[in-house]
This record gives sequence, structure tokens and C-alpha cells, in this order.
Amino acid sequence: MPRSYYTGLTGPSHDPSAQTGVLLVNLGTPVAPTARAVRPYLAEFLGDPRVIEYPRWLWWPILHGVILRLRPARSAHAYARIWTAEGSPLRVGSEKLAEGLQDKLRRDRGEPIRVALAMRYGEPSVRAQIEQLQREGVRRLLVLPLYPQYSATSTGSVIDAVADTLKHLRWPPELRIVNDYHDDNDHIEALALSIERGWAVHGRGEKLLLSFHGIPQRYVDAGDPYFNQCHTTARLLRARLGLDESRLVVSFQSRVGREPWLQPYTDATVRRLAAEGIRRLDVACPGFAVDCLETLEEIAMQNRDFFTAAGGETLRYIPALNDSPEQVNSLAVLIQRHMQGWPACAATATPHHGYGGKSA
Ligand SMILES: C=CC1=C(C)c2cc3[nH]c(cc4nc(cc5[nH]c(cc1n2)c(C)c5CCC(=O)O)C(CCC(=O)O)=C4C)c(C)c3C=C
Ligand SMILES: [Fe+2]
Ligand SMILES: [Fe+2]
Repeated sequence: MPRSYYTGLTGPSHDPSAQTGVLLVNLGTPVAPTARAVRPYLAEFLGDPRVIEYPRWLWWPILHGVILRLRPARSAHAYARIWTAEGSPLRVGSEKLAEGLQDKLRRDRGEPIRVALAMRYGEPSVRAQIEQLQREGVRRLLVLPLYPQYSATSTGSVIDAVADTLKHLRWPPELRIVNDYHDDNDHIEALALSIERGWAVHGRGEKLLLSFHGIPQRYVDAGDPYFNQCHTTARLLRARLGLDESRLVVSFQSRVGREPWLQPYTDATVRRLAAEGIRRLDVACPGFAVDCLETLEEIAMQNRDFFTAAGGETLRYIPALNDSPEQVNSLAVLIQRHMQGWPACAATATPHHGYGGKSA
């Protein structure tokens, strides 16, 4: 395509060769580990009706009158424990993953695919990043929420943000959205390899606990598939690792508020296991693509303390897949499967293995 064909429509800064874009979306994180920075982040997050399903007239006074006065300082204190010189682990890890995927996809497909990262809450927003991709000339967009298991509170909310953005575009791109990848073979294999590598280096704990982020039980009762998808991931990992239900245990963390959330709770589980005589416990959090507050602070610090206080010796946290080659490879395969039928860009595609020549 001649460059001039695009310029008038999409603005001067686009790269007309990257017509296919991938938008990774993660939850979002405050810009600094301070109450002042955490407050607007929590206000946006906990003001999302997908996350808190109470009528607004009931929830708004509690959120603004109580929660946003107390929680920011407490959360900021937790964030301060995991903050790095580069910033929030969730943001840094997600950015590295996006870069790794862009390199990998360009190599695999022989075309300049653009991979961008957005945050559902805070910056860079879904809207800003889709508009940016569009300015760059992207006409086919694959959205990949970085949540392996679908929940209305996480993936569903990303879909809302994408849909809201499209309303404002005169000429929206062709769109696909990955709903979940909780049972994807390559993903399960990547998780298994990372767990086995941990065992090879540190030895095996007596049990492996998979701790997933919780949600209110009420949401699952109303039809959210999240609980089932978490258990399917666990079942597939059991089969792949050769562990039975007594060796690989599932629990749910990060409960907020008073209503019942998915059970068993992670904190009660690590205490129970220690009380039952388990001394070495491995914990992985396969619901998190990238390490964050909920893994680095809640699991690797808080729950480690609960475990040892209850008589356990070592709780070893097995890191998230982050930007490891295993995760870059498995997500690159997933992305390309979801792009099937989308042409490689004609002007820039280079012939590569598998096309033309003498192959059958
Ligand atoms: C109160 C309701 C919440 C629901 C429902 C919920 C679901 C949910 N969350 C994640 C992933 C993450 N959550 C993170 C932090 C976090 N979560 C909540 C509340 C709910 N989450 C709060 C209030 C916070 C902020 C921290 C705190 O104050 O405790 C994070 C980490 C972000 C970071 O900056 O590191 C992630 C990731 C999923 C996948 C999910 C539903 C399945
Ligand atoms: Fe092109
Ligand atoms: Fe959360």
C-alpha cells in the first residue's frame, strides 16, 4: 500500500506496515507506593460495577466514605514492600512481556506486528492504546487480557473497556478478543516446566498449593465460570505433573470485605497444612501472568509468615511465568492461533519457511 493512502486517515505518525496489532491488557497498578497514588487507582478499580456488584446507591457511600479513607494507606504500605527501582513489578513485568512478544511474533510471522500494553485501571488506558494503535495504521486488533481464567470481574471488565472505546471510533479495527486460555496446552506446559525447573533447583516441597485470586461466591453462583476454569487448570496440571489431589491443592486468596468468597481461603489453607505437619510447601499462582502485589507480597511474604508461624519450615513461592521464554512462546502460539485468517501484510511480508518452494 502506498503510504499516502493511509496518511490522511490515521495521522502522520503511523507505521503503515504494522496493520496487525495485539493489545495485552493487565489489571493496572498505582504509579507510586504512596496513599496519594493508590487512592485514585483504587477508586477506579473498586468503582467498576464489574468488580463490585452492589447497587451504586449502596456502594458509593461505603467506597468514598469508608474504604477510600482507610485502604489507600494500608495498600501503599504493602506496595512499598515490593516496589523496585524500575517501579511496580506488575507494570515492569507486563512491559517486558509485551516487548518479548513483539520480538517473537515479528520473527515468527515475518511481518511487523505491533504489540502494545494497556492497563484496565490507570495508565496507559485501553482507550489511549487502541487510539494509538489506530493512529499507527493498525486495522486488525487482537486483544489478549492477561488473565488465563475468565471472570466477569477481570476479563469481562476488559471487554467493557474495549467496547466503550470502539463507540468513539469512526472506523474501528477488525476485532478479536481472547476470552481465556485456562486449558491451553502450551500454557499448561509452560506452567509445568516452570514448576519442574523450580523443583530441579530447590527440591520438591511435600505439597504444591495453587493459589488463585478469589472473587465473591455470589458471582460464581450467578454463572461466572471462573471457579470451574481455575479447577480445570489445576486438574490439567495434576495430570501433567503426575500429582494427585492430596499433593496438588487449590485455594483462593485476596479476599476483600465480609461476604463469602471462593473457598478454601489461601491463608487458612497454609495454616492448616502447617498444622497437619507439612514442613516444606511450594506455592504457585497460575492465575497471574506476571508477578504483582498479590503474589510477591501476599503469598511470598504474608502467607510465608502465616505458614512458618503455624509450624511450617519453608514456603517456596514459584514465580509467575512473567517474560520467560516459556510464556513468550506459549502466548505467541496462542496469539497466532487467534489471528488465523488474517493476512500477513503484503508490502512487508517476507517469504519464510513453509510457504512456496517444493513443500507439499
Ligand atoms: C474487591 C474486589 C476484587 C475482586 C472481585 C478482584 C478480582 C480479581 N483481581 C485480579 C487480579 C489482581 N488484583 C490485584 C489487586 C487488587 N485486587 C483487589 C480487589 C479485587 N480483585 C484490590 C483492592 C487490589 C489492590 C490491592 C489492595 O488494595 O489489596 C492485582 C495486583 C495489582 C498490582 O498492582 O500489583 C492483580 C493482578 C483478578 C485476576 C481477579 C479476578 C479473577
Ligand atoms: Fe503494509
Ligand atoms: Fe484483585
